[in-house]
Amino acid sequence: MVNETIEGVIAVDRALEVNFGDGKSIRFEDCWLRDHCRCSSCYHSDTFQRAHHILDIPDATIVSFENDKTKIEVTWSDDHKSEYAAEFLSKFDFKRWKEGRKLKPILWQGAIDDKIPKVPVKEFLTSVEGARRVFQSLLDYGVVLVVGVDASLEATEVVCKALGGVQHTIFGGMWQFTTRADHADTAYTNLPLAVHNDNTYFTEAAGLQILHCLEHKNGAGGETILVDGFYGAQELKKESPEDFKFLTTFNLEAEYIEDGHHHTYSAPVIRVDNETQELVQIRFNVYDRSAMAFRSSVECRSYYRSLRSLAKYYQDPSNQWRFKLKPGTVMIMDNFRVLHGRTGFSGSRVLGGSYVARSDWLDKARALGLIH
Ligand SMILES: C[N+](C)(C)CCCC[C@H](N)C(=O)O
Ligand SMILES: O=C(O)CCC(=O)C(=O)O
Ligand SMILES: [Fe+2]
Repeated sequence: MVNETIEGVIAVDRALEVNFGDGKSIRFEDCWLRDHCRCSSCYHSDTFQRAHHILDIPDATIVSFENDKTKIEVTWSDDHKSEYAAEFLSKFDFKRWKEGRKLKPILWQGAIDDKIPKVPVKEFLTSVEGARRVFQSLLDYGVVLVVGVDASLEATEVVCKALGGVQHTIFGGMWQFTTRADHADTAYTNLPLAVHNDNTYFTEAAGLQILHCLEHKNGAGGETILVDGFYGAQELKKESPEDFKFLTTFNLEAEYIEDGHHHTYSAPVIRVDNETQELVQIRFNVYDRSAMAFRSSVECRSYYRSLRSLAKYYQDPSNQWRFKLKPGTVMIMDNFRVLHGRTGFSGSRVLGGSYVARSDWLDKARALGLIH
């Protein structure tokens, strides 16, 4: 249990060093303290916004302070007075603050149907516990199934909205697709698609992709294939650090071209947080790669070697989870992490779904208290 009471405060240089009941000690610089004054002229507590421009924060010094177990009162050289609650200050222990902001994905390999919840749609839409189950699984595994949904685009839309709202793209908001070539893309055929992330050519790739098989008649095939992109990246880092390094630093260009449209975006295939080294985004799509020029033969050869190394993990059947999507089950996956594909198929297969922006689904997860 975190003990947030203040046991003692000492002035050190221009800072206050605060000792808390649980033994931790945090040092607060005077510029930070003045910036974080929560009085009504420094902070709009109704909108949670600062009331001062950073250039208007007075460069005042601490003249005196008083404290009890619950707060510190500071008097400044310009006569301003500030009060800091112990509970507020205790949040800024750097290690705990940083750690609390980390997403903690559980990496997986192969079939994980025993781990992924199948949340009844009513539970998801009407209860906090149902919503928590859905978002927790997205945070943990990057996949979740919502079941008992009517096999219609309208019913699917209700689910997409509850996940954070529909992200509009050139493919539309809610889309429905089959083998009719409504867009210049292989998804709109019956050809097999090896596992990939969508939207590698957008500056804002979709956060979630939602797929609902509305029907599959008079045919076979069309199995869904999922693989954990983070697992492959982690293995690559262990087994071929050079390839991992290349894919985290080289800007690979991807493109989407159809009549009246030309999207292109250049970024690393594996994005890591440069401070914490956490995996942030996988941007892997072998089909949507642009034709590129290289600065040297070494770079060109590294490109092929490292992409193939990573592709081997993703194509390895023992890393993949395969299943047949059925009407009624809405599959939701994290497009920043999980790769999806399908086997070729025959017959009439109709899929409905949408994208959801990452910012929007993380907002829902945060509002449910699942992340910082
Ligand atoms: C999902 N939906 C059928 C609308 C579009 C598919 C986009 C496919 C594109 N090659 C990509 O990977 O981004
Ligand atoms: O047909 C499928 O199951 C998925 C196709 C695909 O990759 C997509 O729509 O993004
Ligand atoms: Fe796709």
